[in-house]
Amino acid sequence: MFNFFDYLPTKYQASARDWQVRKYVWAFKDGKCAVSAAQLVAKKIREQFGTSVSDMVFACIPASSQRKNEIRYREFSEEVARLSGTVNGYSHITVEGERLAIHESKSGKHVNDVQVINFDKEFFKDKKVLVFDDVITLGYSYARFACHLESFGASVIGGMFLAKTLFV
Ligand SMILES: O=P(O)(O)OC[C@H]1O[C@@H](O)[C@H](O)[C@@H]1O
Repeated sequence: MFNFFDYLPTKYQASARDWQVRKYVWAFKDGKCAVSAAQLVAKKIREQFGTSVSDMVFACIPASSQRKNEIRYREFSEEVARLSGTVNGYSHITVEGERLAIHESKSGKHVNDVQVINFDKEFFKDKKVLVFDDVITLGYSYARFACHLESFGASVIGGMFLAKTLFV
């Protein structure tokens, strides 16, 4: 498990550095810094796993709707895979419906039942998978996603996150 930045929720007073991270995370969610984030992530993958990654799938936990997922992850995931040598999992996961995207509230985590994530189960069977999400807060999204993948016979080898929420 690895996170690049620490995300300070907006209810806390932020330093200039905290603001920089917040803005970067928000921009990433809007698909505005896919290439720079991909360079960061691919570099870390290479450092951590070397060149033995050609059989490893890079899979992003989908955003709250297919449209947002495309904006956030299509280019990013393609670029991470290209730069790191991993297999791009993007087209093997799709989203139906929309869940409310509440990032900082614990109660918000219950509003999750209108989104359906479709996995290409045959594709993931027997694959090693590195999971990515923009933000990890309590870890529920990661745990749920990893459990799903493993139920199809994949081995989840870890998670990378752009940022980890502080003080939750
Ligand atoms: O499930 P936890 O880790 O609490 O929250 C992470 C989720 O909250 C959102 O900001 C992220 O995009 C991610 O989907």
